[in-house]
Amino acid sequence: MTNVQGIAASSGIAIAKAYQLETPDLSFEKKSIDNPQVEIERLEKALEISKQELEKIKAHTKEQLGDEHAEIFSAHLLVLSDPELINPMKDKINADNVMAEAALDETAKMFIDMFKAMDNEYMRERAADIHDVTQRVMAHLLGVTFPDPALINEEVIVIANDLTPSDTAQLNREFVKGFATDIGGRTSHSAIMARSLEIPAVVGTKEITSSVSKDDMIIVDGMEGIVIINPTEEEIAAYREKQENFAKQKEEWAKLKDEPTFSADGEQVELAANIGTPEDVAGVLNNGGEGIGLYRTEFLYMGKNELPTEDEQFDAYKSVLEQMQGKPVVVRTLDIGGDKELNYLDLPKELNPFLGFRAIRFCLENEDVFRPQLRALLRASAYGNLKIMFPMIATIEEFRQAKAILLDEKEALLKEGKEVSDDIEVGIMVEIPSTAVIAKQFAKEVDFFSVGTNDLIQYTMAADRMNEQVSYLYQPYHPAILNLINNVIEAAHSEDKWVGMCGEMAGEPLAIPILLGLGLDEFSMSATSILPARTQLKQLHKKQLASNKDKILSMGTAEEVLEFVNELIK
Ligand SMILES: C=C(OP(=O)(O)O)C(=O)O
Ligand SMILES: [Mg+2]
Repeated sequence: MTNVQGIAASSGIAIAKAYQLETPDLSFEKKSIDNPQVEIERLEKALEISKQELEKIKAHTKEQLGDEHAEIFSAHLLVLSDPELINPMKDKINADNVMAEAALDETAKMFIDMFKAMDNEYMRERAADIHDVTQRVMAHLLGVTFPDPALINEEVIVIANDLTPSDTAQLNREFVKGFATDIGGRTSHSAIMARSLEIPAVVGTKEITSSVSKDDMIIVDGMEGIVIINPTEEEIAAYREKQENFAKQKEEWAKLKDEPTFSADGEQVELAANIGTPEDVAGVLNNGGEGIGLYRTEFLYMGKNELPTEDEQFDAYKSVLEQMQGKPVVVRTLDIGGDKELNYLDLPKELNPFLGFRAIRFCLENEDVFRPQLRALLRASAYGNLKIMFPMIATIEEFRQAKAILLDEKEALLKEGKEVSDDIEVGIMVEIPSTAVIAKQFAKEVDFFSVGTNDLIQYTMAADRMNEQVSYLYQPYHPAILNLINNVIEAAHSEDKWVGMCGEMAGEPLAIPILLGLGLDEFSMSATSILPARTQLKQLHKKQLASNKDKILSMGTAEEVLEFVNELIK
């Protein structure tokens, strides 16, 4: 038995066999060959098996997640059947007397480099496809296993260095019981996805991929942030009990599902959820969400080969609004960049991507991407209570420019005779310190704020939210952060605007009392945190917490804040 400590990312206990999701070593030693025909046959066989696998994955993905997600595999199948790619490999084997691995590798590299250099987005996307599929063929030539998360058909715990959004899009919730990863923190996307899938997860273990071997038995404790490798019988029994207790606790919480959220002294707040796809809405309603405080639309753009069309987006937004039946839904426009990459846009690699060309900065420069999203949102607004939110706003000019484009599209749609709600609030995320500092000026122009602490903390503390080595500086309770939040809330209220928080801090049991005392109106969190938060809020006295506000804001360290709050809510 070995214990590996990481960061508790998603509550619950999972007990199952390990499934290692990593690209195998595809290096090979070049050898001379005697019989080119044998090499050609090896290549053909590897191509055939790869095609069969891709067909299976495509069918499976279509069934589980719909056509949109399955599309990428159609593109991959086309590549594998393309004589323009395959014939040169065979020619190479014949002409140069090289083994199939070398012919595959050299030909693929040549095409990838050629496509990458083309001044045509479609062609550049093909480079990524060729890379993906030829890796699979290479694995078959070398006789090593290529992991296929979409094909998992037994209960497992996924072990990976990190999970990309497209990895997670392929996972089948029925069989994937938990995650454990080497990198990431509570606010990394793998952690956020785990919470929205309601799968126990531990991230940032640094060493899980090197500690686990094939078929090891694993326990993931998503409350304590521990992974136990090859537990003893006693440990399994103890954790089964913990698992049952957690299930009972969930039943208790569920009793508050249809209740509004009030503090002990009768002050009402809104508990909303963060979602990534329309499929997440069922979990929000099951967990008593009073609204959607953040719909991260990036997932519509990820895990595929091209931009989603206006109609695809419209369908997704309409579906969320309809399912929420008039409850508020805050949709954030595309927040691409930083840790959220889109291969097909082929954006230049940057030294500091988190400080670079991302989110609203990208959208304002690429109106051909931005406008269809705004049109889709405006059209969907007729189906519910939509609020539109712009991400990463650093200046008032950015907000004005984005809003002007929105109004321009609204006017165009009305002229086309389309129905658009005339009651759409337009707000911003507060993730950048400059915006928090001049929130008073912003408050005159925006309809609402939502504080994105995941980024606000990293930018205020100059500590990368993904970097373990500086995670000690990633301090939600640092008085600098609390003062910025307070500034935003006071500024908003002085203009009669509302303030939410959609960073992960909004669902933290120690942050909730502070935020309630500061006057936060809406708390948006992972759906599974809503009922525990409602339970906690019922016991908190807002007025008492508010009377301690100045004291907390004048403290010098996060530690002092935490000590004080712990004492206050005892
Ligand atoms: C909610 C936020 O946005 P994301 O985590 O998607 O960057 C945030 O920064 O707090
Ligand atoms: Mg953010």
